[in-house]
Amino acid sequence: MGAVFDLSNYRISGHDTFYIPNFITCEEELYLIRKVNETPQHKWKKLANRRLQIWGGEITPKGVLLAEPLPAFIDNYPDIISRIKATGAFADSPHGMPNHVILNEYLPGQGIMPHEDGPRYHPVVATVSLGSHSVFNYYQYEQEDAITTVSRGEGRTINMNPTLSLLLEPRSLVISCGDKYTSHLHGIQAVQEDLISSENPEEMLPKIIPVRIANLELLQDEGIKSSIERGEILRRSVRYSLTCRDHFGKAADSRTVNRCSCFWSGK
Ligand SMILES: O=C(O)CCC(=O)C(=O)O
Ligand SMILES: [Fe+2]
Repeated sequence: MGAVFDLSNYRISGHDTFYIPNFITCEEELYLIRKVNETPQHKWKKLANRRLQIWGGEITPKGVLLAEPLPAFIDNYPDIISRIKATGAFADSPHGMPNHVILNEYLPGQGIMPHEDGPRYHPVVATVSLGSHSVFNYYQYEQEDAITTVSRGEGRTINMNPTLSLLLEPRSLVISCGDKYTSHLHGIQAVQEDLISSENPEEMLPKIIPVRIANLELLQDEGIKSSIERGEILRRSVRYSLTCRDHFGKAADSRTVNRCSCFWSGK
């Protein structure tokens, strides 16, 4: 990545989302995967449908970060954190860069339900993908009138038709901010394979419905690009994601998120 980084070259037009292919090199990717696999078993947290590790400190039930240094393999070599800082995406965040990383592991067929990352963090998330592609979806809540919302209490219905889908290539960085952080949900379907809609949809196999992605033009992986052009199914392998955010440190004030403007707004 050069000294001056112009994030506007990577914007998904009309959205508070940026997609940067080849954010890290193949050598860095292999090194990171090796380091992740060398981590002692007890560092993994097992969830129903994936495993994860938390770097930068645990967050208490009250939302307080018990801060710890990030591992050298994302802070030093490769210098993922300073590279993310150089994008400018965290210019307005409390620490000016991510201080907290959740590493997720997805086996083929595993995903993550639509969710929000919540008010404990400055409302920007930058995610590096390692090992496999995936399809990342943004969702919105169903529109409900005020009376229905009050009578339903906290529960809100999610419209499961994604408003935006991106293909995340291995080694890429995706940044979500603005309304993509504060009013959308995001998730990954628990599937083993993806069919991506190309420029020639009439040539597609009828077996599964192709997904329209908004970053087709930004893709760089030759293997992935030629498979999409030929209408071939992309099979997922093991993927690791490094979700990098800036935690406020103390318990979040619910007004904090509303006060924060997206670094991108008005630029
Ligand atoms: O794996 C991903 O790309 C998304 C993970 C995520 O949304 C999260 O950890 O909150
Ligand atoms: Fe998330």
